[in-house]
Amino acid sequence: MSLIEARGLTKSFGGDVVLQGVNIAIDPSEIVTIVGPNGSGKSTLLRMLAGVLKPDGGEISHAAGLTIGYVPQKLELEASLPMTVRRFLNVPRRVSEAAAERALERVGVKALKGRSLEGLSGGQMQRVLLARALIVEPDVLMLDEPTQGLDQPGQAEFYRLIEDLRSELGCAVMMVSHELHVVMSASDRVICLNGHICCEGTPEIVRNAPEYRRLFGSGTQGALALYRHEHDHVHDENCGHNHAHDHEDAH
Ligand SMILES: Nc1ncnc2c1ncn2[C@@H]1O[C@H](COP(=O)(O)OP(=O)(O)OP(=O)(O)O)[C@@H](O)[C@H]1O
Repeated sequence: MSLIEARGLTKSFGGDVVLQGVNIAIDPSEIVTIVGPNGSGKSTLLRMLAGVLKPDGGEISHAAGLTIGYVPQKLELEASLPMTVRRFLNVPRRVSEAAAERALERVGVKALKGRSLEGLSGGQMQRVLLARALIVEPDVLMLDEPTQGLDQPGQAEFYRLIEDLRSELGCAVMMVSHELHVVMSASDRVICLNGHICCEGTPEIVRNAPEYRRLFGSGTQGALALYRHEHDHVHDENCGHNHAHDHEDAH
């Protein structure tokens, strides 16, 4: 059974239709990535599936007792409110010391516990946001452009962490991203959105879909070549998914 199932979702803002007729389901333990041009409704869809925004039409059902960890696109913090990482983990709900430490440790930033949020680098901040989303032990982790502003090695490292967390916790992951080459290689399924679902399937299927190529083909030649190269080889049976998919190779 799917963890989240949505049918016929529609959403408009001020008379402009942003999403129409969207059917989507998320199954346990899968990594699903939503790609699409700016303004194509990706964040809106994610927020509706996470339950923080109401659709105008259609239905969304969550599996009984479903927990969702949501990492927003960016954090709106009051500049006048300095806060340590530890205190931030108490928002919106107070968490035990043990739970806070476990979450920070899982994403490799336990040492930042006493640091002020303001002084964190982009990559550190993303990990703290991720740690906060993990506190609920989510069945589904939802991430909205989680690597915005990170350099390429930083992005690749972050997506590897996401894959490790999926293996370790068994949670499904749904994310929105613009880093096509990195994110597609880390995904089980890709959904290409542009007000409606243009195409979806394995990264390989989406990469070859004319709808996808129309939207991204010309702008991402390098990225697509990089991605295609990475999946030209047959994976060794004994090879886990811990290896990087993001390096360029001279073959
Ligand atoms: N709360 C809102 N009020 C008014 N318009 C909104 C609101 N949220 C989203 N929109 C509009 O809906 C459209 C889709 O926005 P959304 O953020 O979902 O797109 P996106 O695909 O995530 O874009 P991007 O890649 O730029 O982040 C945009 O035109 C945006 O201006």
